[in-house]
Amino acid sequence: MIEIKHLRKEFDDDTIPLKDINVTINKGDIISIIGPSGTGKSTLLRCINMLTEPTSGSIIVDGQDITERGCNLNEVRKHMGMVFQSFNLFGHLTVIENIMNPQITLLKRSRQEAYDKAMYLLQSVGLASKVFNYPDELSGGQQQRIAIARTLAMDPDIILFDEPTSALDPSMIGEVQSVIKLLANTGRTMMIVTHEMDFARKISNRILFMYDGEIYEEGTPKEIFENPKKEMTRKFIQRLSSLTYRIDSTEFDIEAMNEELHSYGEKLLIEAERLSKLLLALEEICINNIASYSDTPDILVKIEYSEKSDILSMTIKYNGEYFDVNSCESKLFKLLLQEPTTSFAQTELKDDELGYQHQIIMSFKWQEESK
Ligand SMILES: Nc1ncnc2c1ncn2[C@@H]1O[C@H](COP(=O)(O)OP(=O)(O)OP(=O)(O)O)[C@@H](O)[C@H]1O
Repeated sequence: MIEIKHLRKEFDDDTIPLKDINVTINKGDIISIIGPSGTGKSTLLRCINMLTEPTSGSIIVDGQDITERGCNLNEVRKHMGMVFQSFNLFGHLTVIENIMNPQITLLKRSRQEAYDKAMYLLQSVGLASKVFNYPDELSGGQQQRIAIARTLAMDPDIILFDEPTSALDPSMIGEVQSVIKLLANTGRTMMIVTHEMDFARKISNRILFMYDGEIYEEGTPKEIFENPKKEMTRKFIQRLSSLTYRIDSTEFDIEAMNEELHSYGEKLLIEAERLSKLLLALEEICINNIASYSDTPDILVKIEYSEKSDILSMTIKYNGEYFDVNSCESKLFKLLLQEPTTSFAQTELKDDELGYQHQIIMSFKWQEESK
């Protein structure tokens, strides 16, 4: 479908984000592009639809080299949709107008046709009730779902996602990922630049690991995440590893967890103070409360650190009685909840793949001035 040969990009300031990219994208591929910050992932995506003009090399789409002068880029872009980190919705237009307008101007659809398509897509992303709202009246997660609907309205052959969840609060990432997962099941061709490794692993059939302007290693999710062959891929994957704990008794060894968490923090350069906050929250929510209400507690705790956004987060999934985080009695914990760098969200889970009923996500940012 798309063949990229010897693609290179040099910026005027001598940055060379892409050195020599060679890859073929097949129809129906779901490709996640992963790798450390600044290794050219977004630049590659932007070159593919010529939002950024490559310095040399070729991008052949259905037999035509789109980097050649004289190529009708508007025509090419009709077949490629792009979803941006920052949604890029028009703030002065309502949701429905945002989705209808490009269909009318670029695809010459009638207003009725554009409206019907927009309504159908809004229903499929679960936002039919927001038709006449303006973007700034919606949450980040909702705005991104609208942006995805707008892209889909153009019936693209391939959709390019440039870090679609990086600008979102941790509690909203799931809703956007669910919409993308649904799309992945419809056989569309997609390329996704992402820092969400679990997501990349579940959704893709191919992973491209980019390093220093090249596709350093490529493979199936299993090959890249479980058995990377090359050194830098291995290092990257190891560094990302999250910590997971299952709490199934009130006798849970919190001291052992404390030690493991601190060595995890040392490896990733997370400050001890922030880890202590996380541990305080974990102990208060899981051990002092949820676990204490049952003889057979069933709690899963996953701790992750995103180097890119510098957010330490903890996802607690559990079964049994619903527990309200606001009802915790510990004074220290209450103070922690009030800190502007702490955020949390509680949700009920419907189709959790592990069968959990409730979820609490807490995240801890670092306070800049205390650095
Ligand atoms: N318009 C530009 N002019 C100059 N340099 C740029 C421009 N756009 C990107 N760069 C530089 O190119 C390099 C690669 O950027 P790119 O955004 O493609 O990386 P990335 O792998 O997507 O990173 P991240 O994961 O942090 O988003 C970076 O050093 C960036 O600063």
